[in-house]
Order: sequence, then C-alpha cells, then structure tokens
Amino acid sequence: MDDDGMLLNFEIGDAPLKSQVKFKGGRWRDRVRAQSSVKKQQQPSGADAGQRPIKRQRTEDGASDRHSKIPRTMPHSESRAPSHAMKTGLISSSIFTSNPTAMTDFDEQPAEEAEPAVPSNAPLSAEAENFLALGLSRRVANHLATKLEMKAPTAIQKNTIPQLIKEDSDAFLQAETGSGKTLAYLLPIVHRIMALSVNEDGTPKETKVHRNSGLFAIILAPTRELCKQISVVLEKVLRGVPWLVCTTVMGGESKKSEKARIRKGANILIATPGRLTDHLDNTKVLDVGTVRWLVLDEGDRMMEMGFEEDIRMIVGKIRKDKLLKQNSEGVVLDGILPSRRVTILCSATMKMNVQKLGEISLEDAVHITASKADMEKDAETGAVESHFSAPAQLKQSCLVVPAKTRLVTLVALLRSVFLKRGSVMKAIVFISCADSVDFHFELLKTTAAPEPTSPETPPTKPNPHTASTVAPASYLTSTATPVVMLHKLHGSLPQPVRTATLQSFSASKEPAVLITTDISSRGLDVPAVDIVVEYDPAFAAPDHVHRIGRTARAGRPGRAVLFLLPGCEEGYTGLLGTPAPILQPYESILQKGLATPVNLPPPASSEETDKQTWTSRAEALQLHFEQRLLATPDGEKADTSSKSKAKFGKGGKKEVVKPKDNPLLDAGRQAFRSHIRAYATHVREERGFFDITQLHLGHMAKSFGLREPPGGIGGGVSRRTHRPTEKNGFSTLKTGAPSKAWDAEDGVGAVDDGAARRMKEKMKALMNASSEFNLG
Ligand SMILES: Nc1ncnc2c1ncn2[C@@H]1O[C@H](COP(=O)(O)OP(=O)(O)OP(=O)(O)O)[C@@H](O)[C@H]1O
Repeated sequence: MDDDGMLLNFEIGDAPLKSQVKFKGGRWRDRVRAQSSVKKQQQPSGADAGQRPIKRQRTEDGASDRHSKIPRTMPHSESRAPSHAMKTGLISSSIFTSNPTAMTDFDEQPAEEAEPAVPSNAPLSAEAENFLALGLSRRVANHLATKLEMKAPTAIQKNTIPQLIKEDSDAFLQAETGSGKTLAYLLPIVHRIMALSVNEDGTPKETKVHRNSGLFAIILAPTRELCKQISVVLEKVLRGVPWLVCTTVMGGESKKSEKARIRKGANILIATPGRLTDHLDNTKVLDVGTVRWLVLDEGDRMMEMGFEEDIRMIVGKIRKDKLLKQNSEGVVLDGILPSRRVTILCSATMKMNVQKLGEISLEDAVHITASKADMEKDAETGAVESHFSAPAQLKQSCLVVPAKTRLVTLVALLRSVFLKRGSVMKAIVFISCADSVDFHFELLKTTAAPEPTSPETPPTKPNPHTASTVAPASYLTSTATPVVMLHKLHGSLPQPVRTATLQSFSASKEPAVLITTDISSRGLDVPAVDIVVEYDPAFAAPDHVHRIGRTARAGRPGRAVLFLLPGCEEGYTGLLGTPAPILQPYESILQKGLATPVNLPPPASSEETDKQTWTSRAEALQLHFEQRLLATPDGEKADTSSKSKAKFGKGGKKEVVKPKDNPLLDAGRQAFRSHIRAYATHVREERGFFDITQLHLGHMAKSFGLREPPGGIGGGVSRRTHRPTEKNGFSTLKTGAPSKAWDAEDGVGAVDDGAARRMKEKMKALMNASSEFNLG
C-alpha cells in the first residue's frame, strides 16, 4: 500500500525528497522496467508504507488549545502478518502497527455502575396512575388496558393528556426517546373526536360521527417509516372507536390511490410535508375547514430536511381556511373540539430550528416535559430550556478504535453481543451514508449459497422485496448463535423494499442486525432492540440522542456503543451529556469477539485453527476481507489500480485493457468516497472533533477492505494537496460534487419526490458552500 500521498495530516515540509529518476530514450518497455526497478530500490523494507514509522508530524498545528492532534505511534507487540498470509504471499499491512494511540487514560475511566439505573421513560406504576384519572373516557382507558396492555401512562402522557383534553392552547412536547410521546398527543385527539358521538357516561349521542364527518387532525412526520408507524399505533387505538378512520399520504404509491382514500373520507390524516403540500394544491376533495389539530412530530428533523417552506405553506393554509363551527352534516364541533386550531410540536431534542419552527407554527404554546420541575422552571423563566438526555437506564460507552482496526472491531463487537444465545436479539448499526451501508451489507452477508433444504421441508417462498436487503451473516455467528440475519435500510431503496425490510427486522425470530443510515434514527419503534452501534458518529450531538434512543424504550434496558478514532474525536464525549459515556479501548472487544474462530467461507476457513490468538484472527479476518475485494468473479486477483492500462497487442498495436470488474471492490471504493464526503458534513460546532484534515485516508481505506484510498473524492483529497492556511492554521480541502448515493441519503429517499428534489438542492448548496469544508 502506498500511503505516501495520502497523509492529509502530515506535510512534507523540508523532509528529504526521494530523487526522481527520469529515463529518456530507448524502448517504452525498457523505460518502464528501469523506472520500476529504481522504485523498488527506493522502497523501504516491510510490507508497505503503512508499516513504516510515521513521517514528520505536522508542526503548524496552530490549534494548541484544541485537542491534541498528534498521533503517537505504538507498534503492537503481537503485530505480525499472519503466517498463512506470508505463505500465500498476500501480505497486507498489519492492522496493529503505526496506529495513533488514544489520548484517554483508560485506567482513569470510571468503572461501569454495578447497579442498573432506574428507567426514566417507563410507564408509571399502575397503582398510582391510570388513564381514566387523566380524563380519558372509560372506553379508551379500557381498550388500552385490555387490548394494548397499557395500564398506566408514562410521565409525558400524564402531563400532556389532561392539558390537551381541557385546554385549547398550542403545545411543545419534549421528552426522552421511547417515552410514549406518540400516544401522549394521539389519545387526547381521539378522545375529543370520540366525544362528538359519545356522552361522558359512555352513552351514545344522537349525532354519529363517521369517516365522512370531516377531517379533524393532521399529523406530519418526516419519513414514510414514521408515518406508517404512527398510523399503526393510531389504528390500534381506533379499534376501540371503530367509527373513526385514519389514513396516510406519504408518497411511495400513486397520488391517484392516495386521492381515492382521501375521497373515501378520514378523520385523521398522517402525512409527510411534501406530499401533503402537493395534495393541498391539487386535491380538491381534501377539505381542511374542519381541521382542529396540526401535529408536527419530529419537527426539528422536518426543518433539517428542508421542509420549512412546506410547513409554512401548510400552517398558513390551515390557519387561513375558515374554521367551520359545524360540519357539513350539521354536527356542532365547537365546545367539544378545540375552538381554535391547535398546533402540537413534538421532539426528544430541541435544536435551534425547533425554535424557528415554533415561531412559524406555535402561538402562546405551553412547553410540556416529562418532569414537572422542568415545566415549572420554564413557566417561571418564560424560556424554553432544552432538557434532552438519553434514558437513564441506557448504558453508553465509546470505543476508541484506530481506523485500520475499525472493520474487524465491528465484526468482533457484533459477534461478542450475540455470543450468549438469546441475550441480545436485535442490534442496529448506524453508518453515515447509503453507499457505505450497501458495501457493509455486501461484505458481511454470507457469500456461500444457502444449504439445500431437505425434501421433507417445503421451500419457503422468498419475499422478492427483501431479496437484496436481508441475508444471513455467517461472519457474525458462533456455535451458540448459528444464525444471525443481516438487514440493510436506507433512503435510496424503493419504498416496498424499505417497508418489507423493516418488517422483516422487527419480526425476526433469529438474532438480527440492521445496518442503516439516519433514516432509522428518528421515532422508529422496533421492539426489543438491545444494542445500538454508532459505527460512524452522528452529524450532530442531538442526532446521537435520537439514534441511541432506538434502544432502551419504554423502560426496557439498552446499550449503545459509539466508535471514535483516537485523537481529537475522543473529546466528543464531552458533548454527550453528564456523566460522559465511558471510553473503552478496542482491544478487549477484539479479544472477546474473536475468542473463537470466525466462520470464514472456504478456502480461508481451512486456515482457521483453534490455536490462533485474537490478534492473528483479527489480522486473518482483515486479510480475508481485502482478498475478497481483490478477487475477480473468476477467482483471479483483481487489478487494484482502478485505471485502464495500455497493453501492446499483436503487431505492437496499443490496446486499452480495462481492469476486471469486482463489484465488491467498486462498492468499497464508492463507500469510502461517500464516507469521506459525509465526514465533512459534521455540524460546524463539532468539527473540532471531526476534523477532516486529521483523517488518515490510507488507514481509513483499510476499514473498507481497501489497500489504498481510491481517487475521485474530489479536489485531489487522495493526494497530499493540503497546505495549512493562515486562518487558524487549519488545512483545507476542496470537495468534489456530492456523489449520487450521498446525495440520495436518508431523508431524501425517505420522503416524496418533491421533497427529495428540495433535499438534493439543499445538500448541493451545503456541499457547494462547504467547498473548503467550511473550515476556519
Ligand atoms: N403507557 C404506556 N405503557 C406501556 N408502553 C407504552 C406506553 N406508552 C407508550 N408505550 C410504548 O413505548 C414505546 C415508545 O413509544 P413512542 O414511540 O411513542 O416513544 P417516543 O417518545 O415518541 O419516542 P421517540 O422520541 O424515539 O420517537 C412504544 O413501543 C409504545 O408502545
């Protein structure tokens, strides 16, 4: 591997340069031969440049008050290329040498609490609280207790339900992930609509409300997945009130069929903002005159995704439309439903853009949180403080992992969590971009053909929608857990595939892993997710809170592990609340996860023996992945240069020979490029921790199974092009145009086409605006 041109964080300065020997004259082939023999003489001994001691450190740091950026090298005592690699001649640079050491003194880290913390988002005790006491009708309370097994409310439900039943003011709901915010706003809405046709004592009124009696509430959510999930929860509640109907408009199907559903009538509509704007403009049967509630679930995310204009338009249109005091059938709405239009904003975190959204949509809103003390404080000061944190019972830790060992550590971590059968059933792995999700799915899924089924067992009909998104992952299995199912999900997949994949992950009876982008970070409520792995850190700290919030929901235990690179990234834990997550060295994970041989497909498995140590297993695994990327479909070693080469055919005629196609190698390169571009989009305030100029591209390439970083990142990132600028002493890099898959990332594909276009424009603007990654 030639690292020379890729050390972004080092400059040549006045280091002695190797003399460039130029050969002139003679035959072309002789010149090439002579050139390469000189190159060989100049190369130091060792497998590759990655094994050489790191060259001169950057001297012009210019940010001495920032986190130390100087990677210290600590050759690993056990680091040697595995013997079989030597034998086969396929020597790759060791993943244990020339790694920067962590700044953290792990011995100084606090020990993990022995006592599990009391859950902070669990339902309250059924003896002390119940839904009936909060003002909900007996019918709804009974339905919750008997059919949905919900006997007592959660804290946010306890504080929200009476407020929204009795008062008609706008509200901003803020509570931890998994604390039951969805039912907190749905139940009072259903209760009040139901009251149009049922008396307080449960006896029916003369007026009957049905699906054509009017649309009373609109709920907006940023992604189709979230819309679907809210509609599933609402449908369950409405089974107790079967004359009320809800429907969705969220794209992913024809507008015609959505229109047909609207025409059939619905009392509650769940929508993505882009699609609703479209229908408000073009669907005449969509009458918002009776709408009394507008809920903006995950409001900050909608703003982030570029929906500001849509939301302004929706709020404006609903407010402007004449508020009908009675519906077309003469049913009097006022007095039972709110006498004004109520807007409810909902999020576990509060970013600046939520404040802006509040300005657009809320009037004199009450801030409702899970804790009465927080609410009183806000009421006293008149300010909305941000009180966001992860659920108390969620155990967080950060692994400090050098770039070269990231891939094998990920495998080891997933193996270690599934080691004890049944202890962990579901894991979610967050990755920064769709290309990288695709690549890791292809790399980690089982390559061998499935075992033939016995004639007695009838073959199960494969689901065509999950054929390319769900597969077994033999690398992650062990004797105790022989099957682990791998899933992938991102916004560039077609909607039916996304729905089927999520369904498969939720319903999986086998241990399952979901590799995904931030499309799954918001609101997703998959039962029994035991661990969340942030293989790539979130782009902003509040997003981290949402991602890890996919576990430890409604009082359940949960674990979250964040991968950080040694160096400036380690300081990021300071942003993640108090107490900051514990930092851990990666070696213990490798030791645990690779304590037993990895199930490598043949022929590599024949090399595996029980005698191997965890370090040699890690090296062998890395080598195995690299070999898979280098192999051509017909088993030969692939050309790694990614460039076409000139060859002289018969008669000295020059022919262009294209490198042989290995889809996995291409996917790895594309994933690497997108990953680097994505890395550059960490929010400005956090770029001190995620500093693109500190990334060692050669080492990072290893974590994609690549022996060298591919070109094409843009502006020559793969070359040493940086020069520290005068401004703050930071180096600057030029980005290229955003790649397609990065462009089409999560939010984009998650919503309708119009929204996708707007998001693309936003991303483009962002990438253009950050032509120098906005450093300095
Ligand atoms: N009163 C309750 N009793 C038992 N379980 C509940 C109760 N209320 C909600 N839940 C369950 O808690 C889980 C989380 O609820 P919900 O999805 O509404 O959380 P949330 O606060 O919206 O989280 P996020 O911020 O991540 O979107 C769901 O599985 C839901 O069924």
